[in-house]
Amino acid sequence: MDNFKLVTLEELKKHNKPDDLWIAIEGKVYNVTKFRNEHPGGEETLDEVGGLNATVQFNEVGHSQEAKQMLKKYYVGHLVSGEESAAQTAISTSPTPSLLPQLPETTTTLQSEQSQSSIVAIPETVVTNATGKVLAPPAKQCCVVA
Ligand code: HEM
Repeated sequence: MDNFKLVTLEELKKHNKPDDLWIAIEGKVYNVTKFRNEHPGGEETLDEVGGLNATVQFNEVGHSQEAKQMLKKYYVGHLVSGEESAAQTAISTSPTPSLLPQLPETTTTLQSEQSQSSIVAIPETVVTNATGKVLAPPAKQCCVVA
């Protein structure tokens, strides 16, 4: 997609006036400013959901396939939730271009934090069957559980 854009809920909310009207339908954001005058369902119906997620309202009407096709024309970008947009901000303001170089640090922290509690002590017992045959040798202390 050439003009792929992520739109936060915060940004969507700003476009709630008749001369600057965006709505979200099924996770996609549409700029219906120019379309509102042409909307067969009326301008007011679109004004009422300006700056909002109008998925329910759009679907309740049972819009035709033609109407759904028309959506493409007004596509602005994808709606992102608060968490995703926060992640976006983190990436864009980070001095490193990607999160990957930070991963080892995170992993080390996690291991050292959990190392005390995640060592599993297994009793040193020999597993035998009914005839006394050794099925498994005694287990040593082991394993840091991830
Ligand atoms: C970009 C978004 C939208 C487009 C492209 C669109 C398009 C259309 C079209 C083409 C029709 C004629 C009937 C049909 O073909 O289904 C229609 C009717 C209608 N639309 Fe929309 N619509 C949009 C958003 C909305 C929203 C968000 C609402 C509600 C809040 C809404 C409410 C209605 C209503 C009430 C009708 C009249 C239905 C009738 O008279 O049977 N529309 N719309």
